[in-house]
Amino acid sequence: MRYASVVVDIATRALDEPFDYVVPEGLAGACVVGATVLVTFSHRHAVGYVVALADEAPAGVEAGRLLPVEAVLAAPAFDEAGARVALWLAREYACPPADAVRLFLAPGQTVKVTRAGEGAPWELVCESSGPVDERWVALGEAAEGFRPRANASRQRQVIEALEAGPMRLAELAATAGAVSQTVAALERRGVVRVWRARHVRGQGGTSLSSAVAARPRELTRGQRAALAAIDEAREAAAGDVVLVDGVTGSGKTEVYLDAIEHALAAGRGAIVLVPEISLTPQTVGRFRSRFGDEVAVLHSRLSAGERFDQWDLARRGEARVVVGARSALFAPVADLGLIVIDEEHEGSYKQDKSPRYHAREVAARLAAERGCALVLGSATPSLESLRRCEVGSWRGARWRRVEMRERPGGARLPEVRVVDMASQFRGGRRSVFSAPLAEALEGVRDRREKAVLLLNRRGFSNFLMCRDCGCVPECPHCSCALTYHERTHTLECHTCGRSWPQRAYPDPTTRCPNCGSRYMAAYGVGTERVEDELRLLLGDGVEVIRMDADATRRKGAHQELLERFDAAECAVLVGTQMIAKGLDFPEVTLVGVVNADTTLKLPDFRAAERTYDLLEQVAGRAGRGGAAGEVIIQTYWADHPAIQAVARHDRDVFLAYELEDRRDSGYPPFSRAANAVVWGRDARAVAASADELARLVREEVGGEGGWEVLGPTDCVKARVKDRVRRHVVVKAPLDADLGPVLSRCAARLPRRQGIRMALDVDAYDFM
Ligand SMILES: Nc1ncnc2c1ncn2[C@@H]1O[C@H](COP(=O)(O)OP(=O)(O)OP(=O)(O)O)[C@@H](O)[C@H]1O
Ligand SMILES: [Zn+2]
Repeated sequence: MRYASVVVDIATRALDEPFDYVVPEGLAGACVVGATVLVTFSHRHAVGYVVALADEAPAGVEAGRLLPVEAVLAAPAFDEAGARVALWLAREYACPPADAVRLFLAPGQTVKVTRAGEGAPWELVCESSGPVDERWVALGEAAEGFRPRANASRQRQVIEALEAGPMRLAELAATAGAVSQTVAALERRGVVRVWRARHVRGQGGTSLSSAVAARPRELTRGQRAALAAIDEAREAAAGDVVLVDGVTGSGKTEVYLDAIEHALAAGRGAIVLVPEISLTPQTVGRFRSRFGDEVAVLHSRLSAGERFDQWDLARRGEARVVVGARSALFAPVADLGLIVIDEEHEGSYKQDKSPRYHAREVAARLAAERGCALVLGSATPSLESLRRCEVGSWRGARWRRVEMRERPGGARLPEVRVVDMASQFRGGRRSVFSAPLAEALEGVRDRREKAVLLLNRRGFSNFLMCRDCGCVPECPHCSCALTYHERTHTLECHTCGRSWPQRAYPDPTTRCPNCGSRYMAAYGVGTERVEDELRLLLGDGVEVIRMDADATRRKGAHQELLERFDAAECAVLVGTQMIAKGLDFPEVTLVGVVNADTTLKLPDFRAAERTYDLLEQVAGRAGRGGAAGEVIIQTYWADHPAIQAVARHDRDVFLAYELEDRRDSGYPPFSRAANAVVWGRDARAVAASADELARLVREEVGGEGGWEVLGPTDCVKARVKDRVRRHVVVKAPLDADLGPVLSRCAARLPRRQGIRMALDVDAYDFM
């Protein structure tokens, strides 16, 4: 007899352990680890996932009382190591095991058991985006001597079309009309051949010149050292980590490419994670140009069908390199030798909904389980990774940092100039652009070069403020300032999406909702305003391309905008955070930062780190080719260490200040921090739950060294969509079992109707 350990997928229950079932003889072949199965759980049908098998009945259980696995619903999506990582992830991030296991399933394949209502029968619903077959047609053996009859014009059309080569039936129908009967008739006589071929969705191309990775003639010294360290870590097969700490443009991508090549040569596959936002055709193109069809790509802008096809390429072993966003980590790559996380400092590697895992931490665990190497790359590594490398190890694996301080081929890091906007204002300048930035932009125009302008949008820019009473209109449903959109004259809530018509001063209809003053004026700047001012400054001869959330909403828009920038003779790319990373355009000689400090003021212990990362990254877009680059940073906070560090390309200026602060206040990288948020419509019930949670955690860890429970307090976003929000922040020592402690406390909390709770372990968002 075989026994299966099954994670039961029931959303409404906190089931934190797998359950045991008997595997009937008939299912022994299909019921393997990773398979989706149908089981009975407390008198109802439920879907589950097999996470382990055993030949012995589990200890302490009477084998005769175990229920059988009833059916196998889907082929295995993960192996034993994957199952172990999923169960670890559930513990570590205090989430239900089913949430963790679902990460590993085939994209778009959801199987659930539901019923229409109380008393109705249970039904099995399988939504899966399976593979798509396509029919192809070509001329057959009998085509040579075949002459269609004079009145058979359809036949003639089909044969003529196929003379150019095989075609998909759908394509043929698009050119020759309804052809299926004609094709069937011709097939019977052997004039044409029809066959099915698997069509793989999601393989778009690009014209971007920089989307190919020409192999450099020689690696730099730094690149060689990094490559050697990675090879060594891969051969050690123990989950060792190499942090490639390379300045912007130092050729980190080239290191990844070569390291993957070595892994492939040794018969091992690779997973490469890049931030969603930089999953541009440029990045993907560089991998495709080196590894061709060995590459599968996974990200959220693909349709479910496209994602399935790409995932399935990996499962079938046809693609041994998977490039993708966070979730690509769970792709079924066989014989994994290498996991690469590019821009490892990026906050987007932390998932902001359950399971709230961090890709770096899960990757480290996967690497240890699979015996492969983890490569982290960044010009601005996270303080966590820097710290672990300094210590030399973390959770039993070796952590090692390799520096790449130079750009290849004599390209220099750009000169950085910091412009104090307060003194610009005192000098009478009212434009979005300081005098030095305006001058530099004109220079780019006159020399027919390219520039990138960053608008630091996160934060409190672009709102209306009454100059008389200081009132800032807020969303009545969410406690956040409304964003002013100049083109549409609307105030919009970026939390709930509501909007209101409103005109800003000097429009005569303007009124402050609080005091009635006419001086409700726009404060801060938006991308649209910068775009307008740029056109005014530079005239017609310069192409201005705006890239922000609005301009890139449509599928493929991101790529089109980059292709336009690439093809232009002289252009300025204006954008938000999304332009800061990964772009490699050698013709860019100027980078301007319109407002550097908006992110410094966010109430978050990582605010300075994020600002430093963003500025250093965007500065790195300049001077990547032969011509020298220049960076101009406009700020009201010129002496802040984050800005000074960028100005001098010296991270230590920032680190010295920041690390002292973090150590004093007991924040990461010296401790762990979790955020537990409670929300609901009923403020009193929310307060009661939050109080209770804080009390339970204090009871459990009170008095233990290094633990600290802060709050509960109102969240910064104290109200979202009419729900009030309170939170408890828990700090714990680095080696603490933070996730399990929080799950235990949460499980003991009395249920209150309409009250929800989110546990965020190693949180990145404390708002
Ligand atoms: N050894 C080399 N010799 C010459 N050119 C190289 C070499 N290595 C990389 N390059 C080129 O240098 C440029 C920058 O490399 P790459 O984009 O890999 O840098 P990066 O470190 O990933 O940059 P960023 O962190 O700014 O994204 C690319 O155009 C790349 O083709
Ligand atoms: Zn709102």
